Amino acid sequence: MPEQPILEVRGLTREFVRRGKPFPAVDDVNLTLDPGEFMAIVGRSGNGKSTLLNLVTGLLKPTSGSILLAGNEVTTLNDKQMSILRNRTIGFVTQIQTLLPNLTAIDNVVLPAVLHRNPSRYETEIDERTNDAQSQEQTASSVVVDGLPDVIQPASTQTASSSQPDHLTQRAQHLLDQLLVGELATCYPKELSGGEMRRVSIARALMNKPKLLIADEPTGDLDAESTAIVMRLLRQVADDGTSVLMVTHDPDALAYVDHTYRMDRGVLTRA
Ligand SMILES: Nc1ncnc2c1ncn2[C@@H]1O[C@H](COP(=O)(O)OP(=O)(O)OP(=O)(O)O)[C@@H](O)[C@H]1O
Repeated sequence: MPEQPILEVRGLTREFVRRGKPFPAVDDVNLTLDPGEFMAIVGRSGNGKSTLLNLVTGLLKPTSGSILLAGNEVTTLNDKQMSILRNRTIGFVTQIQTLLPNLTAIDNVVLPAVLHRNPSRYETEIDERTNDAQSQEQTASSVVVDGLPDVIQPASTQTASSSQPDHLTQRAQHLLDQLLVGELATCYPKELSGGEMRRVSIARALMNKPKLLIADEPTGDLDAESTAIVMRLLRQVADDGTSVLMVTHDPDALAYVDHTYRMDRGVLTRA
Protein backbone atom coordinates (compact mmCIF):
# COMPACT_ATOMS: atom_id res chain seq x y z
CA MET A 1 0.00 0.00 0.00
CA PRO A 2 1.42 3.44 -0.89
CA GLU A 3 2.45 5.60 2.05
CA GLN A 4 0.14 8.42 3.06
CA PRO A 5 1.47 11.87 2.05
CA ILE A 6 2.79 13.86 5.00
CA LEU A 7 1.27 17.03 3.56
CA GLU A 8 -1.70 17.57 1.25
CA VAL A 9 -2.72 21.13 0.44
CA ARG A 10 -5.87 21.68 -1.59
CA GLY A 11 -7.30 24.92 -2.95
CA LEU A 12 -5.43 26.97 -0.37
CA THR A 13 -6.02 30.73 -0.51
CA ARG A 14 -5.04 33.48 1.89
CA GLU A 15 -6.09 37.03 1.24
CA PHE A 16 -4.62 40.16 2.78
CA VAL A 17 -5.97 43.66 2.47
CA ARG A 18 -3.81 46.42 1.05
CA ARG A 19 -5.09 49.98 0.82
CA GLY A 20 -8.58 48.71 1.45
CA LYS A 21 -8.41 46.15 -1.36
CA PRO A 22 -8.16 42.39 -0.75
CA PHE A 23 -5.56 40.45 -2.71
CA PRO A 24 -4.58 36.76 -2.60
CA ALA A 25 -1.02 36.39 -1.22
CA VAL A 26 -1.55 32.63 -1.68
CA ASP A 27 -3.91 31.80 -4.52
CA ASP A 28 -5.60 28.40 -4.89
CA VAL A 29 -2.45 26.40 -4.11
CA ASN A 30 -2.35 22.60 -4.38
CA LEU A 31 0.63 20.53 -3.32
CA THR A 32 1.40 17.04 -2.09
CA LEU A 33 4.53 16.02 -0.23
CA ASP A 34 5.31 12.35 0.30
CA PRO A 35 7.54 10.96 3.05
CA GLY A 36 11.18 11.59 2.18
CA GLU A 37 10.38 14.01 -0.64
CA PHE A 38 12.47 17.19 -0.85
CA MET A 39 10.68 20.12 -2.48
CA ALA A 40 11.97 23.62 -3.09
CA ILE A 41 9.86 26.69 -3.73
CA VAL A 42 11.48 29.64 -5.50
CA GLY A 43 10.04 32.98 -6.52
CA ARG A 44 10.56 36.70 -6.31
CA SER A 45 10.23 38.55 -3.06
CA GLY A 46 6.68 39.25 -1.97
CA ASN A 47 5.10 36.44 -4.01
CA GLY A 48 3.62 34.49 -1.10
CA LYS A 49 6.22 31.89 -0.17
CA SER A 50 6.47 32.71 3.52
CA THR A 51 2.71 33.11 3.72
CA LEU A 52 2.32 29.57 2.36
CA LEU A 53 4.75 28.18 4.97
CA ASN A 54 2.96 30.06 7.75
CA LEU A 55 -0.35 28.55 6.61
CA VAL A 56 1.08 25.02 6.56
CA THR A 57 2.47 25.44 10.07
CA GLY A 58 -0.85 26.81 11.31
CA LEU A 59 0.57 30.21 12.23
CA LEU A 60 -1.82 31.84 9.80
CA LYS A 61 -5.42 30.89 9.08
CA PRO A 62 -6.40 30.46 5.43
CA THR A 63 -9.21 32.34 3.75
CA SER A 64 -10.23 29.03 2.18
CA GLY A 65 -8.88 25.60 1.37
CA SER A 66 -7.60 22.54 3.17
CA ILE A 67 -4.27 21.49 4.72
CA LEU A 68 -3.89 17.85 5.73
CA LEU A 69 -0.73 17.45 7.87
CA ALA A 70 0.11 13.90 8.97
CA GLY A 71 -3.58 13.07 8.63
CA ASN A 72 -4.80 16.09 10.64
CA GLU A 73 -6.87 18.85 9.06
CA VAL A 74 -4.88 21.87 10.22
CA THR A 75 -7.66 24.35 9.45
CA THR A 76 -9.95 22.79 12.07
CA LEU A 77 -7.45 22.86 14.96
CA ASN A 78 -7.42 25.55 17.61
CA ASP A 79 -4.13 27.23 18.56
CA LYS A 80 -3.37 24.83 21.40
CA GLN A 81 -4.01 21.72 19.33
CA MET A 82 -1.97 23.15 16.46
CA SER A 83 0.89 23.95 18.80
CA ILE A 84 1.02 20.32 19.94
CA LEU A 85 0.74 18.95 16.40
CA ARG A 86 3.51 21.30 15.30
CA ASN A 87 5.83 20.14 18.06
CA ARG A 88 5.14 16.50 17.24
CA THR A 89 5.35 16.73 13.48
CA ILE A 90 7.20 19.78 12.17
CA GLY A 91 10.66 21.23 12.42
CA PHE A 92 10.58 24.86 11.29
CA VAL A 93 13.59 26.91 10.28
CA THR A 94 12.18 30.41 10.08
CA GLN A 95 13.51 33.29 8.03
CA ILE A 96 13.89 35.42 11.13
CA GLN A 97 16.08 34.46 14.08
CA THR A 98 14.07 32.83 16.88
CA LEU A 99 16.68 31.34 19.22
CA LEU A 100 15.93 32.11 22.84
CA PRO A 101 18.56 34.63 23.99
CA ASN A 102 18.79 33.37 27.58
CA LEU A 103 19.66 29.79 26.56
CA THR A 104 22.96 28.50 25.19
CA ALA A 105 23.09 27.10 21.68
CA ILE A 106 22.85 23.50 22.89
CA ASP A 107 19.99 24.28 25.28
CA ASN A 108 18.11 25.91 22.40
CA VAL A 109 18.58 22.70 20.40
CA VAL A 110 17.53 20.41 23.27
CA LEU A 111 14.43 22.43 24.14
CA PRO A 112 12.00 20.94 21.56
CA ALA A 113 12.85 17.47 22.87
CA VAL A 114 12.09 18.57 26.43
CA LEU A 115 8.72 19.84 25.29
CA HIS A 116 8.16 16.64 23.35
CA ARG A 117 8.86 14.52 26.44
CA ASN A 118 6.50 16.57 28.57
CA PRO A 119 3.46 16.87 26.34
CA SER A 120 0.55 18.98 27.32
CA ARG A 121 -2.41 17.31 28.89
CA TYR A 122 -4.26 18.28 25.72
CA GLU A 123 -2.07 16.11 23.55
CA THR A 124 -4.38 13.14 23.29
CA GLU A 125 -7.16 15.43 22.13
CA ILE A 126 -5.45 15.85 18.78
CA ASP A 127 -5.88 12.26 17.78
CA GLU A 128 -9.18 11.73 19.49
CA ARG A 129 -11.03 14.92 18.78
CA THR A 130 -9.31 16.74 15.96
CA ASN A 131 -12.48 17.34 14.05
CA ASP A 132 -14.73 17.78 17.01
CA ALA A 133 -15.92 21.36 16.90
CA GLN A 134 -17.25 21.17 20.43
CA SER A 135 -13.85 20.19 21.82
CA GLN A 136 -12.32 23.14 20.00
CA GLU A 137 -14.66 25.50 21.78
CA GLN A 138 -13.76 23.92 25.10
CA THR A 139 -10.01 24.25 24.61
CA ALA A 140 -9.98 27.54 22.73
CA SER A 141 -10.04 29.50 25.95
CA SER A 142 -6.86 27.84 27.22
CA VAL A 143 -3.77 30.01 27.12
CA VAL A 144 -1.54 29.44 24.11
CA VAL A 145 1.97 29.50 25.42
CA ASP A 146 4.06 29.21 22.29
CA GLY A 147 4.05 32.67 20.85
CA LEU A 148 7.05 31.84 18.68
CA PRO A 149 6.76 30.65 15.12
CA ASP A 150 8.29 27.25 15.76
CA VAL A 151 8.29 24.71 18.55
CA ILE A 152 9.61 26.81 21.40
CA GLN A 153 7.69 27.64 24.53
CA PRO A 154 9.01 30.15 27.06
CA ALA A 155 8.69 27.93 30.15
CA SER A 156 12.28 26.77 30.07
CA THR A 157 13.66 26.87 33.57
CA GLN A 158 14.52 23.15 33.49
CA THR A 159 16.08 23.13 30.04
CA ALA A 160 19.75 23.41 30.94
CA SER A 161 21.38 20.61 28.97
CA SER A 162 23.12 19.40 32.12
CA SER A 163 19.72 18.47 33.62
CA GLN A 164 18.57 16.57 30.52
CA PRO A 165 19.09 12.90 29.77
CA ASP A 166 22.46 12.22 28.17
CA HIS A 167 21.00 10.94 24.93
CA LEU A 168 19.23 14.25 24.29
CA THR A 169 22.36 16.27 24.93
CA GLN A 170 24.36 13.86 22.79
CA ARG A 171 21.90 14.13 19.91
CA ALA A 172 21.91 17.94 20.14
CA GLN A 173 25.70 18.00 20.18
CA HIS A 174 25.85 15.59 17.23
CA LEU A 175 23.54 17.84 15.18
CA LEU A 176 25.63 20.89 16.04
CA ASP A 177 28.79 18.97 15.09
CA GLN A 178 27.26 17.94 11.74
CA LEU A 179 26.58 21.59 11.03
CA LEU A 180 30.12 22.52 12.09
CA VAL A 181 29.02 24.65 15.05
CA GLY A 182 29.68 22.01 17.72
CA GLU A 183 32.40 24.12 19.35
CA LEU A 184 29.87 26.88 19.92
CA ALA A 185 27.47 24.69 21.93
CA THR A 186 27.89 26.67 25.16
CA CYS A 187 27.70 30.09 23.51
CA TYR A 188 24.64 32.31 23.82
CA PRO A 189 22.92 33.52 20.62
CA LYS A 190 24.29 37.04 21.03
CA GLU A 191 27.81 35.59 20.76
CA LEU A 192 27.06 33.96 17.39
CA SER A 193 27.11 35.29 13.84
CA GLY A 194 23.96 35.25 11.70
CA GLY A 195 25.14 32.16 9.82
CA GLU A 196 26.03 30.36 13.06
CA MET A 197 22.63 31.15 14.55
CA ARG A 198 21.03 29.86 11.37
CA ARG A 199 22.83 26.53 11.75
CA VAL A 200 21.84 26.26 15.42
CA SER A 201 18.23 26.88 14.32
CA ILE A 202 18.52 24.07 11.77
CA ALA A 203 19.85 21.72 14.48
CA ARG A 204 16.93 22.72 16.72
CA ALA A 205 14.43 22.06 13.92
CA LEU A 206 15.88 18.56 13.44
CA MET A 207 16.08 17.68 17.14
CA ASN A 208 12.73 15.86 17.31
CA LYS A 209 13.30 13.96 14.04
CA PRO A 210 10.31 15.73 12.46
CA LYS A 211 8.13 14.11 9.82
CA LEU A 212 8.17 17.43 7.97
CA LEU A 213 11.00 19.93 7.94
CA ILE A 214 10.02 23.38 6.76
CA ALA A 215 12.89 25.67 5.98
CA ASP A 216 12.48 29.30 4.94
CA GLU A 217 15.77 30.38 3.34
CA PRO A 218 17.91 27.94 5.39
CA THR A 219 21.08 29.03 3.58
CA GLY A 220 20.17 32.73 3.50
CA ASP A 221 23.21 34.04 5.34
CA LEU A 222 25.67 31.22 4.66
CA ASP A 223 28.78 31.14 2.47
CA ALA A 224 29.18 28.51 -0.26
CA GLU A 225 30.96 26.02 1.99
CA SER A 226 28.37 26.26 4.79
CA THR A 227 25.57 26.10 2.22
CA ALA A 228 26.95 22.79 0.95
CA ILE A 229 27.18 21.43 4.52
CA VAL A 230 23.59 22.40 5.30
CA MET A 231 22.21 21.14 2.01
CA ARG A 232 23.99 17.79 2.28
CA LEU A 233 22.49 17.36 5.75
CA LEU A 234 18.99 18.27 4.54
CA ARG A 235 19.34 15.80 1.66
CA GLN A 236 20.40 13.12 4.12
CA VAL A 237 17.46 13.95 6.37
CA ALA A 238 15.11 13.55 3.38
CA ASP A 239 16.76 10.28 2.37
CA ASP A 240 16.12 9.06 5.93
CA GLY A 241 12.38 9.71 5.48
CA THR A 242 11.69 13.28 6.58
CA SER A 243 9.80 15.36 4.01
CA VAL A 244 11.46 18.70 3.39
CA LEU A 245 9.73 21.84 2.14
CA MET A 246 12.24 24.60 1.52
CA VAL A 247 11.88 28.16 0.29
CA THR A 248 15.08 29.44 -1.26
CA HIS A 249 16.58 32.15 -3.45
CA ASP A 250 19.83 30.20 -3.63
CA PRO A 251 20.46 28.44 -7.00
CA ASP A 252 23.18 26.29 -5.39
CA ALA A 253 20.61 24.81 -3.00
CA LEU A 254 18.41 23.52 -5.84
CA ALA A 255 20.92 20.84 -6.82
CA TYR A 256 19.95 18.86 -3.70
CA VAL A 257 16.15 18.76 -4.08
CA ASP A 258 13.76 16.37 -5.84
CA HIS A 259 11.37 18.98 -7.26
CA THR A 260 11.34 22.72 -7.67
CA TYR A 261 8.17 24.81 -7.75
CA ARG A 262 7.78 28.49 -8.48
CA MET A 263 5.52 30.91 -6.67
CA ASP A 264 4.33 33.83 -8.75
CA ARG A 265 1.80 36.26 -7.26
CA GLY A 266 0.52 33.57 -4.97
CA VAL A 267 0.16 30.91 -7.68
CA LEU A 268 2.31 27.77 -7.32
CA THR A 269 3.49 25.96 -10.47
CA ARG A 270 6.11 23.33 -11.25
CA ALA A 271 9.37 25.08 -12.28
N1 LIG B 1 0.06 40.53 7.44
C1 LIG B 1 0.03 41.00 6.20
N2 LIG B 1 -0.85 41.97 5.84
C2 LIG B 1 -0.91 42.44 4.57
N3 LIG B 1 -0.11 41.99 3.58
C3 LIG B 1 0.78 41.03 3.88
C4 LIG B 1 0.91 40.50 5.19
N4 LIG B 1 1.89 39.56 5.18
C5 LIG B 1 2.36 39.51 3.92
N5 LIG B 1 1.69 40.39 3.14
C6 LIG B 1 1.89 40.60 1.71
O1 LIG B 1 1.66 39.35 1.07
C7 LIG B 1 2.57 39.19 -0.03
C8 LIG B 1 3.35 37.90 0.15
O2 LIG B 1 4.25 38.05 1.24
P1 LIG B 1 5.28 36.90 1.65
O3 LIG B 1 6.01 37.35 2.88
O4 LIG B 1 4.54 35.62 1.73
O5 LIG B 1 6.24 36.89 0.39
P2 LIG B 1 7.58 36.04 0.14
O6 LIG B 1 7.45 35.44 -1.21
O7 LIG B 1 7.82 35.11 1.27
O8 LIG B 1 8.68 37.19 0.14
P3 LIG B 1 10.23 37.11 0.57
O9 LIG B 1 10.92 36.25 -0.46
O10 LIG B 1 10.65 38.55 0.51
O11 LIG B 1 10.28 36.55 1.96
C9 LIG B 1 3.42 40.44 -0.05
O12 LIG B 1 2.87 41.33 -1.01
C10 LIG B 1 3.30 41.01 1.34
O13 LIG B 1 3.43 42.41 1.32
